[in-house]
Amino acid sequence: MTTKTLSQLGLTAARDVAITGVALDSRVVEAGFLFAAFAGAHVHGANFIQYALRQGAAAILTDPMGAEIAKEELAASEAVLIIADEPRQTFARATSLWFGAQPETMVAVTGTNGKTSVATFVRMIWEEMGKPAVNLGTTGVEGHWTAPLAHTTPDPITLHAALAEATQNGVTYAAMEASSHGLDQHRLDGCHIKVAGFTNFTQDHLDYHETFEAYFAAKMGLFERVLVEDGTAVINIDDAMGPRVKQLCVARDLKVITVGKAEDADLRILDHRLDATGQTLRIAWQGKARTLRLNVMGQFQAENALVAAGMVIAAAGAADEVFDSLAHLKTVRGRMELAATRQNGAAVFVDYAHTPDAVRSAIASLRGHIIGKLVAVIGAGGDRDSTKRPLMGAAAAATADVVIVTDDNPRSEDPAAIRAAVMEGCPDAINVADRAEAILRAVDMLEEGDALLIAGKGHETGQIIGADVLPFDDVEQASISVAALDGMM
Ligand SMILES: CC(=O)N[C@H]1[C@@H](OP(=O)(O)OP(=O)(O)OC[C@H]2O[C@@H](n3ccc(=O)[nH]c3=O)[C@H](O)[C@@H]2O)O[C@H](CO)[C@@H](O)[C@@H]1O[C@H](C)C(=O)N[C@@H](C)C(=O)N[C@H](CCC(=O)O)C(=O)O
Ligand SMILES: Nc1ncnc2c1ncn2[C@@H]1O[C@H](COP(=O)(O)OP(=O)(O)OP(=O)(O)O)[C@@H](O)[C@H]1O
Ligand SMILES: N[C@H](CCC[C@H](N)C(=O)O)C(=O)O
Ligand SMILES: [Mg+2]
Repeated sequence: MTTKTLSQLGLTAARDVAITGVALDSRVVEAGFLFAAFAGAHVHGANFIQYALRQGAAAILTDPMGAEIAKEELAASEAVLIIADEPRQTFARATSLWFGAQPETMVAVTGTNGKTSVATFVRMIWEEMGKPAVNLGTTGVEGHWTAPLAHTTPDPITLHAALAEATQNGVTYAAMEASSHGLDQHRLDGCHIKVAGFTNFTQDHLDYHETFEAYFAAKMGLFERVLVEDGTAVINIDDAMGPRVKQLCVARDLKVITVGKAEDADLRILDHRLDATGQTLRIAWQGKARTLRLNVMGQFQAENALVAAGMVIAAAGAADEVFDSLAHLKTVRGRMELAATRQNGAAVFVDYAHTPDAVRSAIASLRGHIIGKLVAVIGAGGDRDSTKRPLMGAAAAATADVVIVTDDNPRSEDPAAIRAAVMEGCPDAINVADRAEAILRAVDMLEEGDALLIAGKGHETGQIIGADVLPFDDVEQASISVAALDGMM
């Protein structure tokens, strides 16, 4: 059995005991474990210290409030108590030492939209350059080693277990998504992040963070805290918050690479053309202009691809090789993915737009690729930021010719009420509860030259209704609808 002493995990305690494992849920504690009890969204984990002790925990890590909550049980126990002001950070660092290995080159990206795309593009560029690489986030661990994940930025135990296993399987390069929840809860504070990327900052997750400032502050933890001291920040400077991110990085004396159309951008987009199968870019890097081909749809993917290129260059990639590899980028699963084509040539795309800005940018950028009318199917998730719903509706109404509002993971909420909230922003939209029917009706509207964007679920393969997850896949539904209408079934 593996054991490590508290001091080997960077923890200082009254007694340097050996522990046999780490846990942040009392229900999985075994004899000799370190149990970490945090203040949670629902309850303080210290309420479960009594159970952890009963299961044989050898050490407890908590904050001053947790120590107070469990003072009687702790006083009656032999277990070592470690009190930290920021126990989640202490735990993330200890957990990284417990698992012991992480890929030598790790980069992370944050932003409201584009994290999965950038992390995936970074991995694809590394692969083109012959490196054993993974991306890690919403779509799981992908690349040289694969594993499913339940969260965009998993808790430290899940994260470091995956990083250690990836490393044992030869992975030396990893690109991670840093979600605002993950940053706020210090989930990736044990990672050695050499390069940090910023895509953009718009509305999402106000249910959790409550204010824009708190949401922004959480994201900035990547640059202010997690990124190593001699690290590099790669910043989309065209975003309204880009200059603020840069200022913060300059104040910490970090190296900075700015990306965008702005005249003073280090990696500058000079010109940009969309076409039926992708886009062509004219860029400039260190005074040298060059033309790039991207075989992916969506103008925003050009921004994401360049942030990814900047991140690989910052992580010691040769610029020419990096730019050459961009022509080989493939569609990120569920992001502007061509799902089906009607016999008349009309195209159906599946995209993961689930914020007002993403809905706007996904539909608007499709406009540049097609000549006919644009139909959009949208919906908003239950148990998530409810204030974004009418804004998503309004974004769709402003950019699409026809909007259909349907269900997208209602979870514990009343689906009709969610659709009604979305419809406040697009009163002329068609309201169709059943997602399969919404897709069928949208596909039926498509004439030659038209396109459909099915937004919100991207790569997802389930519809969450109450506590049930029913199988549902937008790409599959698009094909089924096209086949049914074009008589190929
Ligand atoms: C709001 C949120 O992020 N919650 C996460 C958080 O839970 P919490 O600390 O608030 O949990 P709590 O229920 O109050 O319990 C407090 C503590 O008591 C412990 N406990 C609880 C019960 C028990 O019997 N024993 C016990 O020890 C819990 O393990 C926890 O440590 O810590 C838990 C353990 O790490 C996470 O599983 C949980 O994620 C929940 C499931 C979640 O859905 N999170 C989503 C919102 C999320 O993180 N999403 C982001 C963003 C995605 C995006 O960008 O769109 C992501 O990175 O995926
Ligand atoms: N740079 C961008 N600007 C605006 N919208 C974008 C950008 N990148 C992606 N999007 C939109 O956001 C959607 C989600 O993209 P992606 O999955 O890459 O983002 P994410 O930040 O990982 O999302 P999540 O928060 O769910 O992890 C895309 O399908 C697209 O509609
Ligand atoms: N990571 C995002 C994904 C949203 C996807 C959408 N399909 C939904 O369920 O709202 C979230 O959990 O808020
Ligand atoms: Mg993601």
